[in-house]
Amino acid sequence: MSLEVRYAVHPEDVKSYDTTRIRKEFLIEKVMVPGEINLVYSFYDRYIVGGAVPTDKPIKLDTYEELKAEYFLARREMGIINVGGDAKITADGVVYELKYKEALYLGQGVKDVVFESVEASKPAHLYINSAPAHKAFPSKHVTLGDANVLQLGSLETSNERQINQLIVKEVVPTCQLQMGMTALQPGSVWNTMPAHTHNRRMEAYFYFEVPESQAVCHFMGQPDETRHIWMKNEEAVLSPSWSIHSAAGTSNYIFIWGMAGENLDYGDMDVRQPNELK
Ligand SMILES: O=C[C@H](O)[C@@H](O)CC(=O)C(=O)O
Ligand SMILES: [Zn+2]
Repeated sequence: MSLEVRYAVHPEDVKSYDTTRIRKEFLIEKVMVPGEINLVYSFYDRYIVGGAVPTDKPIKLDTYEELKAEYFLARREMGIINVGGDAKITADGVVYELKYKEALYLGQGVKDVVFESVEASKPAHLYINSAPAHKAFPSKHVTLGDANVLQLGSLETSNERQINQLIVKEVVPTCQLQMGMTALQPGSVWNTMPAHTHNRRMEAYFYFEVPESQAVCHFMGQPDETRHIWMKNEEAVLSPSWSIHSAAGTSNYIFIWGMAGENLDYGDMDVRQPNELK
């Protein structure tokens, strides 16, 4: 069980980071640990990223000293996407049953949150994102059927993928949180290519359904000064607002994106074509 605080860094400094340092600042390896809830509190937009894996007993979402709040969602909103076995999430007495790839938005002010797996032998893997919030919007269970769907890319450019916008303003009103899930078609390996930045929002990516012996090479950095981080299944990575966030896998895979900041405009992106990157 942990909440790890990560500082925000200057892009000029990142130019001199070696592999170990770049992984220490941006990669989040400890997300899904059986029986635990593990979170990273990032100073990029005070975004929290993590995971909960309830097994034979429920896990309560406690507050943390770092939040200086009576309960976790006192001044925050939360998005949860299940990438494991069936889950039961109880929020102030309301029970939400989350199947694989289903999402739950919890609004600011929800006091008691408890995570449970329906079957201990098939534990839920609950991917969690949370951002500061100052208004209570209603909590909502969101399925892929509710999603706003975009089909992007093509097999010829190895980036054919389906974007499922789950927690976006057209589906559920939020203060600043936006989340969704993008699935690569077989044979396609590139996500978010052409790449983009959005100085108005930070973002976090969580890769899953990456086959055991395969990996995802995630690209970050300013468009003229990129770096890479090799990632395994069920790992997350922070993307500062000045950074691209794009990856090529050694197979196809799925990932969850989540972001917060200045606006709720998904299309607010400064795009860089592949031949414009350095
Ligand atoms: O700001 C938006 C996010 O980076 C992702 O939604 C992009 C993405 O899923 C993709 O193009 O594959
Ligand atoms: Zn983005």
